[in-house]
Amino acid sequence: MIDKSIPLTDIHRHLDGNIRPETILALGQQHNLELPANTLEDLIPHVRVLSNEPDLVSFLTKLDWGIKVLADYDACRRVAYENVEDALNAQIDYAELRFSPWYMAMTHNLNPEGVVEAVIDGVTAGSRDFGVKTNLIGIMSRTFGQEACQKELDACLAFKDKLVAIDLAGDELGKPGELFTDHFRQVRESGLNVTVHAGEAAGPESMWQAINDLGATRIGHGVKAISDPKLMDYLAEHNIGIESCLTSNIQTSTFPDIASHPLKAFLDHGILATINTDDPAVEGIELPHEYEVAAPAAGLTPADIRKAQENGLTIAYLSEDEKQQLKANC
Ligand SMILES: O=c1[nH]cnc2c1ncn2[C@@H]1O[C@H](CO)[C@@H](O)[C@H]1O
Ligand SMILES: [Zn+2]
Repeated sequence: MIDKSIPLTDIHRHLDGNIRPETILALGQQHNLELPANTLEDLIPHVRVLSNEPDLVSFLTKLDWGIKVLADYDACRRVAYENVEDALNAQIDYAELRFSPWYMAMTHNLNPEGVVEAVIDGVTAGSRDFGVKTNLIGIMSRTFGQEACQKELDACLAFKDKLVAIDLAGDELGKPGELFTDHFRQVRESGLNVTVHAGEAAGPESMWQAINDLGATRIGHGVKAISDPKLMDYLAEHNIGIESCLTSNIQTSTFPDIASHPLKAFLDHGILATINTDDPAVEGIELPHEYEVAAPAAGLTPADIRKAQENGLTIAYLSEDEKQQLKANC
């Protein structure tokens, strides 16, 4: 259960993996774009995972229609704004919303810098109107290679004062972290925090690389740590946070069933592991489902769930003052 007396955070939430199907239809009509369906009911199977996908890359194709309707900067602003309303509806007090400017820009040849600006605009307006505290994380989509990642990194760094971190997401097996060491050198020089999707499709070596070579202080998913006792110890000793996303890990076939998910083992080991959504609209879930259905199914006790909720604030990219303020507002 969600503990209402402490702030509820979602610190692993893709803004461009959470575009409402209704908005996909509306933007498609507005911009005269061809969609695979013209009604909500017929569109849903194209934009939502209805049965588990065989692997991560198949799962990720479900995000594609959402970004194909981003025909201009207003569309980017709209989905950013709606994301904050969705966070409010999910009872979230603080959200770190992440997005890939290149991915959002590529279908309609938008300028990635313009996309970053539009997303900042939309999220700022949403935070003001819906009263949810937010921060933004820029993503490099490794799937599109080193050059595209450099372009979106440049776009993010042009607005570095409006971001709290940079992430690496996409095809972890096809595009290993070794390809991005120079990108993350630039990130560290900029003063931004580093979180990396690692140990999701690839093994624990990908997490070691993210920590030692890229400078990650948090890891997205990180489920493969369960097969490396030294890494489990290291994560706990060095306060490397784990951003767990239970339903996502089942839908990508990272784990065959929720009962075998390692989140409980991470918490038992003293690792700062947390409960998050990933791509709520694509998964067809929201954060309360992860707390109330997925976490108990993964074997977490009410005390474990509370600890995971506390960890969310502990590892959030916020100052101590901001954390205290969120606590005081609960
Ligand atoms: O679960 C995930 N694992 C890895 N990459 C992801 C996941 N969800 C979304 N993206 C990736 O993040 C970018 C959009 O924010 C895209 O590159 C998308 O493929
Ligand atoms: Zn993710």
